[in-house]
Amino acid sequence: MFTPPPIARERLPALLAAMPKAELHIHIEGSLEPEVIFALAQRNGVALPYADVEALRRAYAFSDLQSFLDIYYAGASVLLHEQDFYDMARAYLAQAAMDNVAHAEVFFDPQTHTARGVSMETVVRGLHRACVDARAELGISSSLILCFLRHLSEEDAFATLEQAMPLLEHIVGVGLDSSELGHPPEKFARVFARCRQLGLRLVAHAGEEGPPAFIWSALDVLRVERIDHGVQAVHDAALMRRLAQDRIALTVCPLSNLKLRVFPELSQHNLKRLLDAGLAATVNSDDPAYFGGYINENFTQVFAAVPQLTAHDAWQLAHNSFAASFAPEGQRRAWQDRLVECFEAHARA
Ligand code: HPA
Ligand SMILES: [Zn+2]
Repeated sequence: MFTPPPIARERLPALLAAMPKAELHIHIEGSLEPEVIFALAQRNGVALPYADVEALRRAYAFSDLQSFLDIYYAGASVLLHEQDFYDMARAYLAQAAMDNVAHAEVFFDPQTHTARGVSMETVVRGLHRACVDARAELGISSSLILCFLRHLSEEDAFATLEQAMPLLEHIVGVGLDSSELGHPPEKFARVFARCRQLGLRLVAHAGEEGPPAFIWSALDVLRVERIDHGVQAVHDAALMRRLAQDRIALTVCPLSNLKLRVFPELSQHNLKRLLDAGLAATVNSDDPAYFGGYINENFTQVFAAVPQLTAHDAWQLAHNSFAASFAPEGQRRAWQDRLVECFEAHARA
């Protein structure tokens, strides 16, 4: 295993920005900037319950997950045509490439669109075309993860899977998002079992606001390979041992946790504690347009707020992101080599 050379703390921000990384927790609808929401509303003749961009921005004062989701779904209502989905994903991938993201696994919430009469095909074709073009034009690799909305029924999730069947070649896996409290993972046991049979990779949000029991059932009932957020795991010592032993990645989102008041201050974030316990934590942006920053902003702000985080932690987080990605083994190895080269070049400079 590579041990990164010592790098002075003041040089960490440049290293965090420059290091190649994978982003494994980004909701593409959460990348819609307020200006883009208003431009799309105008382009598509959709009325918004906000007078202007400033009024929308002022509404971004969240008290918890649900207060955010209400605004997030309102923002997504401006997306109607394949080109809208293309433009949204292409803009995110351009930003991610600037943050030295080599690979992104992008969540999308089809039920938020199909409920408004937009077809699954419109959504997936637009997103997929953006992934293809971004690869050719920017060199960034990406894949799509379809998320089921957990506040809806399992029957609705099955209907959504049925609509996605002709498009599965463009989808690497499925996830579970939206309101966590009151909607435990086991509500979706049958649909996740079916997705597994279909060869889809499995992830789920668990332990963002919900209890450690939800992380246990995501692992043991849904049989997911990664946990999205998972920061509540620290309240269960046996769960911490399980996550460490099985190298289950946690896709942690520091600025999201701050804005949704999972932690009162970024300085109290438990990222360092997760790493020190041997968990395969990663850093991600969740909904960057709503939470105040893309992936590099998440890295730089959490490292600034938690002085115990070191260059070794930076390398570990980026290493974990590639190791936990669903990209082919040879590709993951090539990214890990680039990561090592980046650290060696920074140590020499
Ligand atoms: O952070 C989140 N949690 C749950 N659902 C979501 N949908 C978008 N972002 C989130
Ligand atoms: Zn999320």
